Amino acid sequence: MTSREIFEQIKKKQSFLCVGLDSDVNKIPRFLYDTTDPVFAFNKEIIDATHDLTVAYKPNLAFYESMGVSGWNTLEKTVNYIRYNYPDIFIIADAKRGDIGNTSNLYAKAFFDAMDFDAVTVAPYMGEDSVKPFLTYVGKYVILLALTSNKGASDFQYVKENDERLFEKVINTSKDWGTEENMMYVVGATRAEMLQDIRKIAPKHFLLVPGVGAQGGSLAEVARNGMNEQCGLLVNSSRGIIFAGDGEDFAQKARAAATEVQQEMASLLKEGSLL
Ligand SMILES: O=c1ccn([C@@H]2O[C@H](COP(=O)(O)O)[C@@H](O)[C@H]2O)c(=O)[nH]1
Repeated sequence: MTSREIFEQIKKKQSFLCVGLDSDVNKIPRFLYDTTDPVFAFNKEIIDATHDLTVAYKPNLAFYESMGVSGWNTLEKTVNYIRYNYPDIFIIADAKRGDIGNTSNLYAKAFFDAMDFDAVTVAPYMGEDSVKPFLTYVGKYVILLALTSNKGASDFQYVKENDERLFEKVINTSKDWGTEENMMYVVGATRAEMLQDIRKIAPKHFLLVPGVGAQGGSLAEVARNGMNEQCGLLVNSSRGIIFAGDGEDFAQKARAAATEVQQEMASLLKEGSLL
């Protein structure tokens, strides 16, 4: 998928929402336990209830890997379900991978060949040869961790050398490894005040921004500091949407929560003159 196609979806849906499918088996409604694959049944209902409000889905691998082989099957069924029913939606594997070259090669094959993801999150710590194998797939994206939303981000990511903070060095160095058509960056919504600095280094890249909803980041602050001429933002909310309700009407509750975010996004897109 090209960045232009993502932007077309954003305009069509008046939304730059990414719904995080962090479908914790211990948190899904109990009545789904009667089905053969409870997490898939949950995902399917969430997807059907939110597909017109979101431009991306982001299953976080931890919630699937923790269930062993059955979790991988659920993940694959979820990706295939989205691809078959809603082919315009961007699908992100939040896997935070990256290893020596030959190993990264096989991680890339796992997410882009064996499974039909559009993007995978990658940790930058091991450098260029750990990231490059993911960039050889046309139409697929690496989403490199730059400035994360968690408290521990300050342990390393703000460390300064020669007037450059580590997260800035990550973006400055890595942006030459690929292009805006195969790389994006993760920037936490809880770090929205840093987005203007980040836009000076990466004005055109799409940014995946987790941290609104349950982590308390401000959507308006993210949009006002980080939006570019193609919007350039995919703002993720997981728990705030998928666990908005826990009864039989959980999918309607998720839809209501997603609608609230989408409505705010529509206003912010208008404010940025993108609609
Ligand atoms: O810096 C980061 C990088 C990734 N995440 C992931 O995003 C979602 C956030 O979930 P919420 O329930 O909306 O808080 C989750 O999968 C994280 O692992 C992040 O939060 N921050």
